[in-house]
Amino acid sequence: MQSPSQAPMIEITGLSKSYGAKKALDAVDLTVGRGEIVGLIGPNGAGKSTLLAAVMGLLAYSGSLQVFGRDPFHQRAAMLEHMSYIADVASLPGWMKVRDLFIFVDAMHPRFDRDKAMSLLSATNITLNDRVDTLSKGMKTRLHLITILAIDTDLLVLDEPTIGLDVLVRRDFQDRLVQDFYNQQRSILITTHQVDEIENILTRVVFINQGRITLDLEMAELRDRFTKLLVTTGETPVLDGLELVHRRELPGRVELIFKGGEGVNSRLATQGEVVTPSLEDLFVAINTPGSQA
Ligand SMILES: Nc1ncnc2c1ncn2[C@@H]1O[C@H](COP(=O)(O)OP(=O)(O)OP(=O)(O)O)[C@@H](O)[C@H]1O
Repeated sequence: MQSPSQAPMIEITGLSKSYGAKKALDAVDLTVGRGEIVGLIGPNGAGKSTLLAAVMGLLAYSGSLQVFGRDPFHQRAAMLEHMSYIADVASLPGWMKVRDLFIFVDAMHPRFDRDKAMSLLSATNITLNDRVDTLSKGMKTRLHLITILAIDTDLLVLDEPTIGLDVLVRRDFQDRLVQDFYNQQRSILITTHQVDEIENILTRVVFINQGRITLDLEMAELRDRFTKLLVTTGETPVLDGLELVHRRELPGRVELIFKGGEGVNSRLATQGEVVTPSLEDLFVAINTPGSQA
């Protein structure tokens, strides 16, 4: 039997959720272990928020779902001691002063460390007397992140956390997540449409579309599973026996994505420029109707 520290933080089997005739989640299997930063990526309406809401115990579902070995729908309070959830980092109550915010979170969360929050705040130009609605979006993001980082949780669930923020603030948010929150004992489950930006901090990516998981991949495996070939328009590479997943015509060049890593890579090396596809390449390839992935 697994000890609690080895047990997966999230263990989902056959999870389904329907809204009337609409299947928002369709037999989803997903496990998130300790030390993972998992990106849940999918097009609009794919089921990402529904999945996170189920994980947070906010909706009833069919199938099996355990978070820290508990059923989140019926044991939400106990589960919340171990995790934090953020839907939008710029959504703090505007009328509160920073001081009141810390008092509020302290009262709400048993594992909020006010001294840690104060120490993190002192590294910014935000003061306890500032009202949240007088802060810029970037400062609000920073403040939100400080309140999260000061909560001693094991799992952070982020649903489109940096939507509407500029690239500098988004990058700062991601870097701080990795530097200040993440370690081998903690995990992050994050959804975002900014696939290219999140790529570098993920340890694993899970694609979801129409309520189903379409790809579940360790980031370290990406180069072994897919290869991208760039050729000049008009050239006709020899592709016999290769599994083409997606073809994209661009001005002056064609991009081709194939299944397979090292072997495919060496076969294609003479045909054009060979690279590992980005997550965004893969996302488009897999979610384009008619693709072979
Ligand atoms: N409360 C609801 N009532 C009815 N249908 C819903 C409800 N919530 C979600 N849905 C439907 O379930 C499907 C999945 O929605 P969900 O919000 O989980 O997608 P998403 O991947 O988070 O999308 P987005 O990237 O656009 O936020 C969609 O078809 C959506 O219309």
